[in-house]
This record gives sequence, C-alpha cells and structure tokens, in this order.
Amino acid sequence: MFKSLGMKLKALFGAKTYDEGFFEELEDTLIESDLGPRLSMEISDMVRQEAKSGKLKTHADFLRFVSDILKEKVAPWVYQPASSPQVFLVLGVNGVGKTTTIAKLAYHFHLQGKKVLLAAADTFRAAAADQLELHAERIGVRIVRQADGSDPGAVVYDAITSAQARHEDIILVDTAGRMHNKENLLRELQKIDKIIANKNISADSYKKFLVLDATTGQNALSQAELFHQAVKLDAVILTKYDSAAKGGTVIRIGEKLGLPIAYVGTGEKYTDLESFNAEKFLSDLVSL
Ligand SMILES: Nc1nc2c(ncn2[C@@H]2O[C@H](COP(=O)(O)OP(=O)(O)OP(=O)(O)O)[C@@H](O)[C@H]2O)c(=O)[nH]1
Repeated sequence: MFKSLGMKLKALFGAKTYDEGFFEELEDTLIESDLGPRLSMEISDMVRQEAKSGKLKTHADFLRFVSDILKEKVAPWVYQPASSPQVFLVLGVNGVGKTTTIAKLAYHFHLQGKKVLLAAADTFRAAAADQLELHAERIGVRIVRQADGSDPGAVVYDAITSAQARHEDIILVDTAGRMHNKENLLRELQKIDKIIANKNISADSYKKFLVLDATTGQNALSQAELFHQAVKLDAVILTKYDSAAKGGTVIRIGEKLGLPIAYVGTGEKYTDLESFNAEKFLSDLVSL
C-alpha cells in the first residue's frame, strides 16, 4: 500500500550518483510522503554522511539505512491486561472511523473471552448511540446509553459503576467527534477524562486512544497535537490503512509527539484490525 515511496527511492537510487540533484530529489520524495520538511532534510543529511563514507553501495544498503532511521521514530503500543475494568477512551474527529474501530475492538476482546461493555458517550450526534447499539447486538456485548443530548460524563460514570458491579473487564467509551465548536468538544472530553480518573481507575487500567484516518496526512498530525494537548493521549489507532495511506504521517506522529501506534484498521469488517507491527510497516513503507 505504500509502494510509492519505496518505488521512488528505488528509481532515485537507479541514478546512483550521490550528487546534489540526488539529495534534492531524495528530500522532495520524503516530503511527498508526508514526512515533513524538517525530518526529510534530517534524513537526507544522514544519507549524505553515510554515502560519503562509502557505506551505501547497493540499493539494499540505501533502503536499509533509511528504514533504520525511521525505525527510531515509531513504536508499537502493546495491550497489557490490568485490573478490571480497563477503560479505553476512544477519541477522534467525525468520520475517522471511531465507531467502527470500537466495534472491532469489542469483537477482538469478546473473542478473547473478556466481558466487554460499550459506553455511548457521543450523545451529541443523533444516531451515534443507535449505531453503537447495533454493533453491541451483533457482537453480543452490553452497552450503556442515555437519551441523545444527555451528559456524556453521566454515561461514562454509569458505565464504570455498572461494570464494577458486574465485574466486567473492558469498557470501550465512544466520544463525540464534533460539537458546536472545537473548544466545547475539548472541554467535554477533559470532563470525561476527569470523571474516569476520579472513579478509582488506576493509570494502568485507563488508556486514551486517538483514532486517526491514515489517509489524511498533515491534518492527522494537527488533530493528534490538539487532542494530545487536551487530554494527554496514550496511543494512536490508524484507520483506512487499506486505502491510500502514505505512511509518513505515522512517523511524524511518533517523532513529534512520542506517541506509539496501537492498532491499524485495514477494512470495514470486524476482523479488519491488526496490532501495529513496526517492522512490517517499515518494510511496506520503503519496500525492503
Ligand atoms: N476502508 C476502511 N474503511 C473504514 C475503516 N474504518 C472505518 N471505515 C469506514 O469509515 C467510515 C466512517 O466510520 P465511522 O466508524 O462511522 O466513523 P466515526 O469516526 O465513528 O464517525 P462519527 O460517528 O460520525 O464521529 C465508515 O464508512 C467505515 O466503514 C478502515 O480501517 N478501512
């Protein structure tokens, strides 16, 4: 899916003279792949140094070197069981695939034999809770919801109280992706965050995921910065990885915000969710 960067790097190396034109083109290619100007220049400079010392003789040497630089920037987030209930707050702007991702996670944990509860805390968008309820029925998990327009904090509070009473394992909280304005949205999310923290849920059992559409490039990075600033995220989930994702955004989120990637969505079915694998991601990205 990322063939374009790998192929461009291959074509570039075909010329094989490490002259100024080579490094300019290398930088342009990296920028086109959403790596951003600063990081692209940094990579290009590192390649220049390495090439000067005669270490990048073959195409494979060159790709391996670029891949190793990028590897430093991305990390996977790995699920760790912790005391129940574990609360996963799922955040993200409208249309990135939040509801679908929650359904996939519910399916995944339900298959593992865990008791999963969905909390419909997007009370702003009419029908958001209905959509979630449909998934809950299909998968066979419980859902806590209230009327449209009710307080999302109250939904989360109720969900945690009832999960604690029923000894349920995982609460997946769906949140609004849009409100009257951005400030309202972030304030509401901060309120939910505080309610969870005050509910005797330890840091190990409480994780905040931002869902990002992998095809949106620079926009995804700005969203990550905004949400991270508001509620201090734990990890990112990338959706639509099966579509035209360029991949560079993933690297920049890792590099700029130090956030690991937890899962990637690869389609619309419940089974289309994979744990993020950095090796596989990089070998796809640079076509190793
Ligand atoms: N190809 C592909 N499509 C996806 C993926 N994840 C979600 N989608 C699709 O993206 C669209 C939006 O997904 P939703 O889950 O409704 O998005 P949302 O973020 O919950 O949207 P709101 O509830 O409006 O905030 C749907 O058509 C999904 O089927 C994915 O990994 N790959």
